Amino acid sequence: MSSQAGHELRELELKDFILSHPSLETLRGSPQGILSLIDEFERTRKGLLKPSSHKARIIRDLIAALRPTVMIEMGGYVGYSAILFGDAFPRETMDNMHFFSLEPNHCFADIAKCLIDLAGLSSFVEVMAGPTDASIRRLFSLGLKKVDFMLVGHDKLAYTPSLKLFENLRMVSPGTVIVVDNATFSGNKPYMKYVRTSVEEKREVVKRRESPDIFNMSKILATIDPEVRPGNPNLNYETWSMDGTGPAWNMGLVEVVECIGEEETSSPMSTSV
Ligand SMILES: C[S@@+](CC[C@H](N)C(=O)[O-])C[C@H]1O[C@@H](n2cnc3c(N)ncnc32)[C@H](O)[C@@H]1O
Repeated sequence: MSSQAGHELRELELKDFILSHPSLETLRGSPQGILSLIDEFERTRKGLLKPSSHKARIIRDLIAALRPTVMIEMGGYVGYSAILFGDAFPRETMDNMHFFSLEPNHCFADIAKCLIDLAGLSSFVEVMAGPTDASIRRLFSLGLKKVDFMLVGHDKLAYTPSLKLFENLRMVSPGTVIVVDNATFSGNKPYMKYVRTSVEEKREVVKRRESPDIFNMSKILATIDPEVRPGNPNLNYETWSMDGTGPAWNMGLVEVVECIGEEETSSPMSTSV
């Protein structure tokens, strides 16, 4: 067995636990029922990564208030949060709404698909397995224009590159609201700094990188190191913190980032990065 498979043992055990649970048939099709089985596994067997109940309440309240048409979750893991937050959408409106859960680990993504299906949400919540950049580009090529609500809780080092890719593709634009998990953790500082930087300053950074660029180095570098992607420096964000502390593993603040406007530029932004 590979070392990666070793890391996935508890998640595979979770799947077996649920599929062989005596109450499964009565709970099939019930998001709360499947969540209760995952909670039971966590309580009686092994710990899993999931939002604290306090943090979950904040995010469910935001979904109810914002009523997003397109929601993306970065880092879906085994689907707990996708079931929890997918269930926050009114059933009668699900036909017109889309929830995408992006997960690079195929084993986790398969488990998430299975649990989301058991919860009766698979026609609404779509799990996208594989490298995150490829999933984002696929959504773009399928015609997804704008993300209304995004949950960011994946690899902290990928927060800024992922956001910049969304910006480049114009999928993050004025009106997009992003909830950032554990915003205060050290790895997230570059992200929080980026969304708090003024348009003027971001334009300067992009200009310094791109000019003079007779060898088109900025484009080449951006494909090698996504951190140097230009993003869309013309976007203005407003950020505020919500108290997300709780008893679970992921203590820390829930930071809400809202894209509040785009300043005009004389040269159009590229969508090729
Ligand atoms: C803390 S867990 C997410 C927990 C989940 N949102 C929940 O509450 O049920 C982080 C997940 O992000 C995934 N991940 C790691 N790097 C990623 C990336 N670059 N893009 C998207 N997901 C990533 C990991 O495989 C893991 O499943």
